[in-house]
Amino acid sequence: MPVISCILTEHDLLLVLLAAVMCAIGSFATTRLWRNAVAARQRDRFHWCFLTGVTGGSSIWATHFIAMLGYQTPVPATFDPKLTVISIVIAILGTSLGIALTTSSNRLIARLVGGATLGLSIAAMHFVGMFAYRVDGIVSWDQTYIVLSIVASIGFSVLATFYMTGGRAPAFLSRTNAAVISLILAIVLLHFTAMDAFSVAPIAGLSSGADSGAFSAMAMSVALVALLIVFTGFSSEVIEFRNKTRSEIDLNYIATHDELTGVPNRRKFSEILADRCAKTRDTGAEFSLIMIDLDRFKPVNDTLGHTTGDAVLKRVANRLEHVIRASDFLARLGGDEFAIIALGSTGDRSNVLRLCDRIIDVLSRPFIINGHVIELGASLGVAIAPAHGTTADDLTQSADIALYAAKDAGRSTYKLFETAMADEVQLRRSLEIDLRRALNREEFEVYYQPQVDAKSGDYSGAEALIRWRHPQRGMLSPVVFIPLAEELGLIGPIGNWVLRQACRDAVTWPSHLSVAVNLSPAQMMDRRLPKSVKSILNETGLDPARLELEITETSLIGNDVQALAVLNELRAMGIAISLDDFGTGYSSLSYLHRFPINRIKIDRSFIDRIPTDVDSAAIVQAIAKLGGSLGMKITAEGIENEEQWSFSKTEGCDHLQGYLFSKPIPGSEIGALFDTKDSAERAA
Ligand SMILES: Nc1nc2c(ncn2[C@@H]2O[C@H](COP(=O)(O)O[C@H]3[C@@H](O)[C@H](n4cnc5c(=O)[nH]c(N)nc54)O[C@@H]3COP(=O)(O)O)[C@@H](O)[C@H]2O)c(=O)[nH]1
Repeated sequence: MPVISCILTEHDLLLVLLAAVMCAIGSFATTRLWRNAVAARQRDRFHWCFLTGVTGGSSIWATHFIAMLGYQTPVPATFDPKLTVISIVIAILGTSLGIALTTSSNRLIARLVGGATLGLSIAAMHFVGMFAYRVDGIVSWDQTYIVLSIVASIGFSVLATFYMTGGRAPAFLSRTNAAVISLILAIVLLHFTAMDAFSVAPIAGLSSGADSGAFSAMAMSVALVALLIVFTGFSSEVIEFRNKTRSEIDLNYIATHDELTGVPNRRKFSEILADRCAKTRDTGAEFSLIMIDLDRFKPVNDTLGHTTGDAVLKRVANRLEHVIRASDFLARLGGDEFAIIALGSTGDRSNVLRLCDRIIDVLSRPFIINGHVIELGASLGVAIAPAHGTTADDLTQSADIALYAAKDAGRSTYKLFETAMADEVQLRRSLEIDLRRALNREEFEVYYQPQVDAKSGDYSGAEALIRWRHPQRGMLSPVVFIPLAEELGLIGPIGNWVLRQACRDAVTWPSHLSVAVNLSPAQMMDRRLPKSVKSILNETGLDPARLELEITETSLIGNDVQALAVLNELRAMGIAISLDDFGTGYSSLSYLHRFPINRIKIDRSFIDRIPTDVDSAAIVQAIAKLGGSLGMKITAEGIENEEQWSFSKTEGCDHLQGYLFSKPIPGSEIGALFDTKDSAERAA
């Protein structure tokens, strides 16, 4: 109460109001800067403490000085310039020191000492300022109010420190606002309680009253300068806040978006999916998850390079963005995997299936990049919540299973999840795991199918054909595991193993017999292939002229430059190249012309239908003639009877291969077979 009566009866209320505004703005700006000082890294902390000290000290001093100017003394009053300057220095240095102490450590003692230093510096500034206040009268001090004012200043400064350094504020206030109020109370209570301690009695005969007009002008000037300082400090805080907000937005964007394509990334996808699943659990609302995997993307990356691969991925993302609806969510999960959370499909599954059709359509259209025409395609797996899962994990698993099924179904297609698919996928997954270990566990074997001279019927060599002796599933055909090995990137080591084993076996055969080894398209894309082949030949001692490598047209499509370089190197080493399964693919005549091919193998699907099927017979005739005129050898595959042998021989095929002569047999048996001189006799 004495404080309020001191304000009302002994002060110019207008200047008290100005001091109050100064105090509020100054405390607000100080706490914001103080917050930055607390949060700053070590190297920036000094600067934030200094800025807080200058802003806080100036506003504390200005509040005091303006209020002093508003004090209505009955006697003439002036200010001692030296002590006035010292009081402002105390305010700034004391506040800076106090703030620095509060930010120096998390320990309670640091906060107590820092808060007390701040409170003491407010008090010291005030009393030095009071000594600077020179009055022509009799001054007396009340010690109780002096002590009370200092206790109030220290107490509320410590409380402000408590809130600024993480202390819990009352429920209706933020910590910073609680600190603002505490700081205001520290300054105001100190000033007006200390003013209650101060009284001055006029000396009879001296003129009474200070020059209130001059004091008001001084108060305005001080307020202006102090506000400028406070706003300078506050501006720094605003700039810092904006920069921080901007970088937080940038960081958030970077963290949730794919750098290459600009669409949301896996992290964002997981968030949105979890959110949608939670809503579905609450409301039962239906939505679909579409997993997209590009077909034939790896060869693009391997053959045309990562820059082209990246350009393709950007175009894919762009096409997908155009095909989805505004309510759908597209993300790139990594590599060539994309996902769509189709929210717009609620209630009608045909909507999502139509969307899948559109996706397959747009991704099947060629991409023209740097003059290359790239044909991809996509496999899609669809799962619908809540029917196929209500958690992100379950739904993703269902969509993945459907995706596997789509790939197995021949790609460029989509599959909607069905429960039965899960068993197939389980089977495939366990096969994948086993395949990764099969090489180390020596579970592969090479079988050989002999090839014979069409005219003489003598053996001319054999084709190496891999088998997998699976510990639980028995002997597995390459049809089952070679595509899987290609997909898992295991074909390189497996192919090398077959080649090494075939060369080792072939050196033990009579020297006029050759060995043919299949190369998968993925092996052909490996620039290191000629080097590996050379090293295997050196290691096994097989004459390169006895080795034939069988490739398919698939190895050449879209891989012209690389394939030509690899084939030329192999040919230069003396190795023969044969084009397998001819007639089933593009059967492009330009391949025969452009690539160094020694032999064409006519696919057994044509041989199978001769001589009865006129068209197949015509195809065999045409291929044999064409190959012959290009100086190539011709092998007819899949000879199962005498008519097929006779027809193929008549049409000009040089060599024959098929069950009529022998099925593929283990390496341990082929040597004995070669000892049999007349294969025709055996066949008969
Ligand atoms: N990249 C690699 N591919 C390989 C390797 N080993 C085999 N393969 C490829 O797997 C496919 C299936 O091979 P396989 O089950 O061994 O079948 C071969 C023969 O058994 C079969 N054949 C031969 N003659 C007949 C016949 O008269 N009738 C009949 N029904 N089938 C017959 O043909 C397959 C040989 O085909 P090809 O290679 O086209 O000459 C197959 O595509 C193999 O290429 C490997 O190590 N790497």
